Amino acid sequence: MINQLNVRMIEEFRYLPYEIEVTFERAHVFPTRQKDKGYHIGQSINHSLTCPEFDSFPFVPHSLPANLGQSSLEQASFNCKTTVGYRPIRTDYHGDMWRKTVTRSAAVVENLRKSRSFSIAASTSSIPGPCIVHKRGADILHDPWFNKDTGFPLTERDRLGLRGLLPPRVISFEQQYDRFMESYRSLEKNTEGQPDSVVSLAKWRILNRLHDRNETLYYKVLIDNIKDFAPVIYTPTVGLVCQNYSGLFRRPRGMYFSAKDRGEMMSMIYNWPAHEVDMVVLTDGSRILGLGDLGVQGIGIPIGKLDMYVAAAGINPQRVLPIMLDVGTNNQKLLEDPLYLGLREQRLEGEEYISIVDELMEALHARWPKAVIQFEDFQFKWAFETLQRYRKKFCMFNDDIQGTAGVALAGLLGTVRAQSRPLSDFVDQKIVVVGAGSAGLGVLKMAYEAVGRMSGTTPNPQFFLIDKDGLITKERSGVDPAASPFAKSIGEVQSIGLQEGSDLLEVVKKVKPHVLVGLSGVGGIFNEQVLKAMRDSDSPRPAIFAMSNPTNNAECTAADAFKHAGDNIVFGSGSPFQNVVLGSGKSGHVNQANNMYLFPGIGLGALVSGAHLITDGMMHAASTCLASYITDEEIQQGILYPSINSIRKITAEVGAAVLRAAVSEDLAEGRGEVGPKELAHMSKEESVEYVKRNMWYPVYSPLVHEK
Ligand SMILES: NC(=O)C1=CN([C@@H]2O[C@H](COP(=O)(O)OP(=O)(O)OC[C@H]3O[C@@H](n4cnc5c(N)ncnc54)[C@H](O)[C@@H]3O)[C@@H](O)[C@H]2O)C=CC1
Ligand SMILES: CC(=O)C(=O)O
Ligand SMILES: [Mg+2]
Repeated sequence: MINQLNVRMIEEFRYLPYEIEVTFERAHVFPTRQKDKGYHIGQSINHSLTCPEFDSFPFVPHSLPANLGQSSLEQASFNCKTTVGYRPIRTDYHGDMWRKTVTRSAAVVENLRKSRSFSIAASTSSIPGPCIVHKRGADILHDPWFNKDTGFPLTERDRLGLRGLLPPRVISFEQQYDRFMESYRSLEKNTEGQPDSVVSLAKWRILNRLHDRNETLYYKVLIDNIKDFAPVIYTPTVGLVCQNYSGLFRRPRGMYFSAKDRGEMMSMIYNWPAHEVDMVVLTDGSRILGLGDLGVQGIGIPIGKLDMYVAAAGINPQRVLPIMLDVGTNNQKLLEDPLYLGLREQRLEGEEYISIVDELMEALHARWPKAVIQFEDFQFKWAFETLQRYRKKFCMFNDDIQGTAGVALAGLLGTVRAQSRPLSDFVDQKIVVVGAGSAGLGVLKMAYEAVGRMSGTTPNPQFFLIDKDGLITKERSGVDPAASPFAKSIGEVQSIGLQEGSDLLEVVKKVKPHVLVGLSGVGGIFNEQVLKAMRDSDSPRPAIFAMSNPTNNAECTAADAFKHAGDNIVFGSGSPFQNVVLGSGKSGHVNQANNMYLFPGIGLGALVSGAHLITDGMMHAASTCLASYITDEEIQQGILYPSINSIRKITAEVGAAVLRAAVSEDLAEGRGEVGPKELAHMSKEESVEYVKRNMWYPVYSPLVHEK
């Protein structure tokens, strides 16, 4: 389906007039939901931004089909043309600004409104609108949301009081981009041969400095170089950054709530400068990757996750909010560190802890009731409890439990295909999960549900769960309620020569699993013996997922997995590894089995659907969408997930799948001018287009000052 808005400025003069033609090609036409609200063309009308420096002008649509808007959903092509004459005394109002102005024209809307009862959704995603800024002069240069550095056009410098505050030459966005990439490449060259941690931190610093100075340029370089930069702003380097956060700290980012703020959060939340927030990532720093309790230093994780939201899901960076809830730390080293920036006291527990999380959630909901809240890196005992407590009340999810599960399930289904077996054979797969924490249990729960759906009976799959005390059976006392559904009966394990607490090697030898999944946080636990035992797997294509992060905590390296378990394995890891050159000269493909393939789409889908809850059905839709993304040919090469280079495309598909699931569960309340009816009428392709239209892309918008 073509759903396009073409705006062409026919002639541009320094003064008057302008002739502008707008062509809607097979635009989608919906009956208007709220008749008194007028009509919109594309998303842009949605924003109630007004540009004080423009007057509205007559804009007459012609060639409108006579019967437009009569049925529920139609396509139409028509043109609008006008000659505009007014005072364009600034010459920097070039194409993009005009286009946006045209689409926002009140007169267009008014003309359409008079003629018929409909609204028109047209693709306007590539059209940057003017951005209202409430500050002037040096304040703008110091605000990374608006700063363009040397990229401010001269007339904008005039309007915003920037003249004289910048060197006179105007540098284009492209030149700024090239300049940054050149510095980055020289840094790579200059740090060659230095220890990995030094190089990684140097890379992080240069990116972080840009992030702090000019967000538009930062996200442009991030999006265009996501494969190279994701390992710097996300795992593994983000782990190193969190470990060294107190020393690296220069400027705050996000919000910090602490146990000292009890009773104040409802007012504190209004200290955040943005009026709108779409995505919140919240941590209490208690289990940062596989690095344990890092207290306030864990703020790096919400920042990194939200960078991925901007890069992959096109969430507007002015509408994201990383939050650290500092309730103390049990990390003795940090407590004794005089430079530690968090509360130097033991973690709150029990009722005291939960009441403070309650208070923060209420405050967030009060100010931004439509925001999606992602819980990240909470220790096991609070991860499940907070998920249960809030998921029926707020639009939230736990990424470690649910996001990871979706990605892992997509990978597990891929491994069935890699064995050239039908997906329904998933019910017979033998899977050993090492790590019975938030992530491991989340994966098992989703895998059980998938088996249940496939077999149509109460599932009793061949899944085995191991924690630090070995194989978990029903004989074990004090098993956490979240783990007990996955504890094997003692009879069942004895029948294959195992017992309560059997160790990993023994389990692998006796079970001969099709898949070995590591979510233990223990680096190297898949040692040579364990990997060699996987050679006797019952699968022709054994799969090994060393999903723990960061790299040092991975259960094994990619090279070791291929070396010891064999060239025919399928391999995935939470943090990136290079593909492995095999003895045959072929390449052993390394999949990045990381929840980054899903959480951006889950958040985006929930947001644009206007759902007020995130259900298991929406999670399942996300996972299924990811699983179906890969072709049989790719699967045969051991590829289970798409390249990170196409993460924006994947996220749009995942977001749309989540949206459609929300619609089918009657949860989609719509967003802005696009209501539940419009959402319900969308085809699969239209839902993907709609999600894409809602994605932000980094371009310099013309800045318009408003007091
Ligand atoms: N790749 C991805 O997308 C994701 C990876 N993870 C990673 O998974 C790891 C675990 O995360 P959570 O489940 O949240 O942690 P958790 O602390 O809730 O659970 C860790 C589990 O590992 C078990 N364990 C510890 N030592 C063990 C040993 N020697 N042998 C067997 N089991 C052992 C513990 O008993 C516990 O059940 C972390 O490293 C994290 O980075 C988590 C979420 C997503
Ligand atoms: C990837 C992630 O969420 C974790 O390792 O915790
Ligand atoms: Mg996590």
